[in-house]
Amino acid sequence: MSQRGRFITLEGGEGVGKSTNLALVADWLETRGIEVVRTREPGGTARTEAIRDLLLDPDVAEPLDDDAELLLVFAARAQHLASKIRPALARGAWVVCDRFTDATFAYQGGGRGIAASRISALEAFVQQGLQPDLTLLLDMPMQAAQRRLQGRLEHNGAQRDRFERERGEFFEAVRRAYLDRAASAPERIAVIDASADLATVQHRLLAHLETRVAAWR
Ligand SMILES: Nc1ncnc2c1ncn2[C@@H]1O[C@H](COP(=O)(O)OP(=O)(O)OP(=O)(O)O)[C@@H](O)[C@H]1O
Ligand SMILES: Cc1cn([C@H]2C[C@H](O)[C@@H](COP(=O)(O)O)O2)c(=O)[nH]c1=O
Repeated sequence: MSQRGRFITLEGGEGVGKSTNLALVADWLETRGIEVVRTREPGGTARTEAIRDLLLDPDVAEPLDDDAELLLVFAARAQHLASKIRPALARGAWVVCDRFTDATFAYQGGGRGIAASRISALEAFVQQGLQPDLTLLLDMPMQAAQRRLQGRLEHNGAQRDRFERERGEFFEAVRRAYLDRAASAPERIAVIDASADLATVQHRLLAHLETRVAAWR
């Protein structure tokens, strides 16, 4: 095992099952004696959760400028890396994160139409070469994912956040951008068909994880 911990991210559109499967991945690693830090973006620390609230709040009348949104995402990421992710990796813990920079390429790039070159410039500035070791991209048709999301919102009695209120074309563009990104980095990003029942999805996901972890040991 290398001295530095491993960095695993879960990605995908709204409602595909990232949070549900993050618990599975983290539990699976912990049963193998690995220290796991569970986190999410935007968020993960006290300060970055405050930025998350700013990004997700649907009730502020003033529209959020697309560039301001992009910069807030990366401001949160810089803080998250400095105060949580890098220290965890340095002490040998494994970090399992619900969304990271692939989400920026998908939402701000695909969804909002910001040029990938501008996102890449911020990625290089903020991450200084740090990339996830493995990204599990949960992929499924947008409308079926929306039904899952709606079911969860009704179950929790929750309101849609600022992103969840976007139109269908936005989410289709997010999905395409994720799949394009996966095609450009197949050694890092594993695409998991998330449209099946939970047991089947979890079986697929653990199969990928097991293969990758075995290769790292
Ligand atoms: N394979 C599955 N089959 C059916 N329902 C599922 C499956 N995976 C997750 N769910 C359910 O779908 C809903 C959304 O799952 P979850 O909250 O994990 O998605 P998410 O990708 O984290 O969503 P968000 O993008 O909003 O954070 C939850 O109610 C969850 O129980
Ligand atoms: C990291 C990141 C996230 N977003 C968006 C995507 C989601 O709509 C929300 C986060 O909420 P969720 O509970 O994870 O669904 O933030 C984004 O637009 N850009 C990013 O880089």
